[in-house]
Amino acid sequence: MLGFNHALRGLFNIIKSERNFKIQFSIFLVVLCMGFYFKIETLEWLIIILTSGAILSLEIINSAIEKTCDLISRANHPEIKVIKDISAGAVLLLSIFAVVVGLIIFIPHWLAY
Ligand SMILES: Nc1ncnc2c1ncn2[C@@H]1O[C@H](COP(=O)(O)OP(=O)(O)OP(=O)(O)O)[C@@H](O)[C@H]1O
Repeated sequence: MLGFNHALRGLFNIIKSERNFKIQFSIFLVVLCMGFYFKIETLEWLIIILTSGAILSLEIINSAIEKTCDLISRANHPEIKVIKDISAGAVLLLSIFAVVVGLIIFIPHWLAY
C-alpha cells in the first residue's frame, strides 16, 4: 500500500513538473473526446487506451532517465547526450506508431461521418 502511495506521488510530481507529459496527456484527452464523438468500437477503445498508456508511461520513464542523468552530472557530457537522445528517441518512435494507429482508427470514422 505504501508503494502505491510512492507511485501516486511520482505521478503527481510528473504531472506538475513535466511539460512534455502535460502535452502528451492533453493529446490523450483530445483523442478520448474524438473517441466519444465518433462512437468508436470496443476493440478500437482498447487499442487507443493501450497505446496512450504506453506513450504516457514511456514519457515518465524518459523523465526518470533524464533526472538520473542530471543527478550524475549537469555538466555538458557527450555520454549523457547520447543517453538522453536515445531515451527521447524511444518516445518519438512510439509516438510515430501511435499517430499511425490513430489515423487507421479515426480516418474511416471521419470519412463515414
Ligand atoms: N548534460 C548534458 N550533456 C550533453 N547534452 C545534454 C545534457 N543535458 C541535455 N542534453 C541535450 O539536450 C537534450 C534535452 O535534454 P533535457 O534534459 O533538457 O530534456 P528535455 O528538455 O526535457 O528534453 P525533451 O524535450 O527531449 O524531453 C538532450 O536530448 C541532449 O541532447
